Amino acid sequence: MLEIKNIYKTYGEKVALNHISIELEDGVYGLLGPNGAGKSTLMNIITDNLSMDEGEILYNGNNVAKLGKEFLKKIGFAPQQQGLYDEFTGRRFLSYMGTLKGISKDSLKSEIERVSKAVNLFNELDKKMGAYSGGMKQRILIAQAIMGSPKILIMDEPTAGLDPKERVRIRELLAEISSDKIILVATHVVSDIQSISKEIIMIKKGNIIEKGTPKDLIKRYAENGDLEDVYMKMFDGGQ
Ligand SMILES: Nc1ncnc2c1ncn2[C@@H]1O[C@H](COP(=O)(O)OP(=O)(O)OP(=O)(O)O)[C@@H](O)[C@H]1O
Repeated sequence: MLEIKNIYKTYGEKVALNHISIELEDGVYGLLGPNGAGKSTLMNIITDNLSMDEGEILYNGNNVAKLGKEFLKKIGFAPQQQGLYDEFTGRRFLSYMGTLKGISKDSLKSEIERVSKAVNLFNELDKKMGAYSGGMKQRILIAQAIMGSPKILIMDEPTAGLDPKERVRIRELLAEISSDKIILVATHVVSDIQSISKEIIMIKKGNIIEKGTPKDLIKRYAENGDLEDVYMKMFDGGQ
């Protein structure tokens, strides 16, 4: 279990996370909130890419700050698209990321084949990533995140820029691998997570304003509607 306890994070005067606590067990959790809610900040803190002002994170009861690398090895992270390695081929990128994750040379080839097939990029691995479309870049980020089958998968808007068919593929992939791992997916696209999440966490201006199963939230906030209606209600028409 991953326990996020009382995390407080500021950027100068701006409070990005206001004493947030959540507990995550195996399964998919949808982190839903409008732009600027604090989703990326939370994910960057969990993955140790950003420090927090206050709070702590426990993994199976142990403080992750003390676990250090041992904890980070258990995490796969697909950040929001950023400066990728344009000169690398997809294969070289996955090989590089796999090596960083400590995957042995012997298993690297089969692991690259497995993850690239899972995101439908197996036949594109020898192209340079600079020539990849936005959707392909997104998919190779997902592929590197699932390398080594991490116990915790953190995904920041994994389906951004993907066409409907690819969105479904990624959704199905997450559902399929979620039985033995914690998966936290940040998005503002409700339909991406409605059917696969065991719990939805709603975040607004750095505060968790509601959480529950999709079914429960719909019952409480939008009877006869869907999660999209709940979202509109909670976030005042989107924001
Ligand atoms: N490096 C930074 N310096 C100053 N303010 C920041 C910085 N990063 C984020 N913020 C602010 O902190 C708040 C939370 O931002 P964050 O990126 O975590 O939100 P988000 O929910 O991921 O948004 P989006 O859906 O647009 O990605 C926002 O008000 C944002 O402007």
